[in-house]
Amino acid sequence: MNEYSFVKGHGTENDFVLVPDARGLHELQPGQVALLCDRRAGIGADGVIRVVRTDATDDPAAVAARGEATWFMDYRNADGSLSEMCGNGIRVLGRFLATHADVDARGPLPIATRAGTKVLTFADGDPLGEITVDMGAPALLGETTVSVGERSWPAVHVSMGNPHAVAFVDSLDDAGPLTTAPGHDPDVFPDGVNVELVVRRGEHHLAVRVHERGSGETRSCGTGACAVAVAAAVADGAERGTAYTVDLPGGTLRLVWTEDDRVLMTGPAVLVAEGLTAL
Ligand SMILES: N[C@@H](CCC[C@H](N)C(=O)O)C(=O)O
Repeated sequence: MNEYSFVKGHGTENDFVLVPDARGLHELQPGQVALLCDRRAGIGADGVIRVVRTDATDDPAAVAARGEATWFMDYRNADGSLSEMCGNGIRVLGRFLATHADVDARGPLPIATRAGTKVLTFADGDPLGEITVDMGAPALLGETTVSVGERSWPAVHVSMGNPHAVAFVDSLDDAGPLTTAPGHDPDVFPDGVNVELVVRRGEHHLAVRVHERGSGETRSCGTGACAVAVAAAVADGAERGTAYTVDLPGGTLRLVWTEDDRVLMTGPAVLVAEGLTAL
């Protein structure tokens, strides 16, 4: 058993265990991640973020980003599986770097991920301020179908570096408890998919439930909120630059799909605890 230091945080109640590992000494095994995320036997979280310098890991995404980003977000879902990207997690990681790692919040902060380098900006240059993430270009990949039990809905396949199926539904209660992964087309999503169920609350204002690949139903999903805003903007024929508000069970995110095809996501990030854990 080894002792690891950890920091616990959340973004709109999508919660994470951060494992600071600047020098790349703590490669995590899937079983260790699952234990950290276990809400009874471990610390409890929707995912784990190992915080490692790009020059201290041989992950190909980190290696490719050397020279443009100092830090790499090594993201794992609660079941130990890898994901390319986590929109809420990257804000929490940004908060950690600005408050615990001497990173200057007054300038843009590039962070390497498996879905490319994302750039964070802190409101007013305040290390405790709201964080905007340039999430890059979405990919709209066509129509598909998702189902829960006997119910099924048409959905839009959107990639934010990780896969999403966005379904507009009549009521967020229609799906009942999301205790298992919604049905989806394995040919379209061979590695699984994050599913967003969406209702409209007003003009450019949406409410969402999300079932995350590898984590189950969560209180929020940042990449999911981006996918939802993009699918809604297309359905609305909205001009680029239109601001969308997305309410999730754990809080609200603001999204803008820009003229130059980038999705900007703005929201909170909170660190709640830190300590030592044995694994
Ligand atoms: N909660 C995240 C997404 C985490 C990864 C996802 N479950 C996947 O497997 O792609 C977010 O805030 O984006």
